[in-house]
Amino acid sequence: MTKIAPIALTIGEPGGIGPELSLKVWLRRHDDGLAPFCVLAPLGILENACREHGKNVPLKVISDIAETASVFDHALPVLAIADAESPVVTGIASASTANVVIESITKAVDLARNGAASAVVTNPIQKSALYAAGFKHPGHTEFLAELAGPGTIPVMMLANSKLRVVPLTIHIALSDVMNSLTPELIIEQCEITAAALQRDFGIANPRLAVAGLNPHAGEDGTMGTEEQTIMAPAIATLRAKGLDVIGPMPADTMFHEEARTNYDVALCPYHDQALIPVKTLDFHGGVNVTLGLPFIRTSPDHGTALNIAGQGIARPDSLIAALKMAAEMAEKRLLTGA
Ligand SMILES: NC(=O)c1ccc[n+]([C@@H]2O[C@H](COP(=O)([O-])OP(=O)(O)OC[C@H]3O[C@@H](n4cnc5c(N)ncnc54)[C@H](O)[C@@H]3O)[C@@H](O)[C@H]2O)c1
Ligand SMILES: N[C@H](C(=O)O)[C@H](O)COP(=O)(O)O
Repeated sequence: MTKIAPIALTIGEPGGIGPELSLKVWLRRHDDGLAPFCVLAPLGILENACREHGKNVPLKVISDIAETASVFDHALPVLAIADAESPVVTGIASASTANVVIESITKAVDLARNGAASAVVTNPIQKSALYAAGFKHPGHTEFLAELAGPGTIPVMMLANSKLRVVPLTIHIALSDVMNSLTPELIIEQCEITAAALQRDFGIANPRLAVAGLNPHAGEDGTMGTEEQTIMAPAIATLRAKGLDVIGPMPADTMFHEEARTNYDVALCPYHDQALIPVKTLDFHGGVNVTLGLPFIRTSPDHGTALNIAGQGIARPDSLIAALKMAAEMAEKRLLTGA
């Protein structure tokens, strides 16, 4: 295996399952062959998770992420950040711990941008708690793009072994989708997706399938005209540029097993159209990866799962898949110089 820099793992919502999963993935480091990572969190949050879950995980505070590799085998490296404004209550997301959530992400991005970390892997955040604290971004995806600098256009892709999907619009109300879906947006998102599949996923000629917005992809304009006025022209432009793009496809018939063999990624006009099939096919194996950033970022596909936090039953599979995908992408970039 190539020697990549350590991965920076953010703590996510402290009241959610992030602390528990951080311990669980470290315990699985040998069985799953995980590349070294450190957690960016106040030490107390992880100590508390150890107590709550009866996990005997040795924690080692490091002052420099470069120490991760030498510590990782025998202890979970912790790059400590400031404590939360008020104590963390497992199972409850609070605006008063938003400082921890935001600092963990910001610091991880700094490390990735200066090359000290090979990738950022994020534990889930509770968006409503962050909004209550004044956080202005819909989610990680847009926040990471802002931290990456002007002109960064992020693309959210969710992937498991059965399907890759990109929601063309992300965290907006369904009633706003129609106004946000433009030919420019579709072209931009398709181009970034195709470039990322080539660079990071080893697909030389990616096949993209764009889902229609309306029932039966508009049924020749009788059930909506966005396919004809917005989507078809964008797809024609992409094809003229040499990209392998099909669509707009009727969304209800493009996700069954046989249909999925016709493309490498499905791009869908709205969030749930994309995320329902991928999370249904394999919730625990899914990874959320942000394309178009100047650094690697992956995340589990699930959320903060407040309803099971503290019970010890949260499955680490998706976070393990996210750590593995991040390491594979980093190794590939190191090997190819891409
Ligand atoms: N990457 C992220 O930061 C991210 C991703 C998705 C959702 N979220 C946020 O998480 C919060 C809760 O969202 P939600 O309730 O829609 O989805 P969720 O994924 O947190 O929970 C959905 C269901 O799946 C279960 N579940 C989730 N992860 C699990 C795991 N690892 N093991 C076992 N069961 C698991 C939960 O207990 C719940 O029953 C929201 O604020 C949402 O915005 C964040
Ligand atoms: N829509 C994503 C999902 O359901 O998996 C999720 O909310 C994560 O979004 P960010 O990575 O932008 O936080």
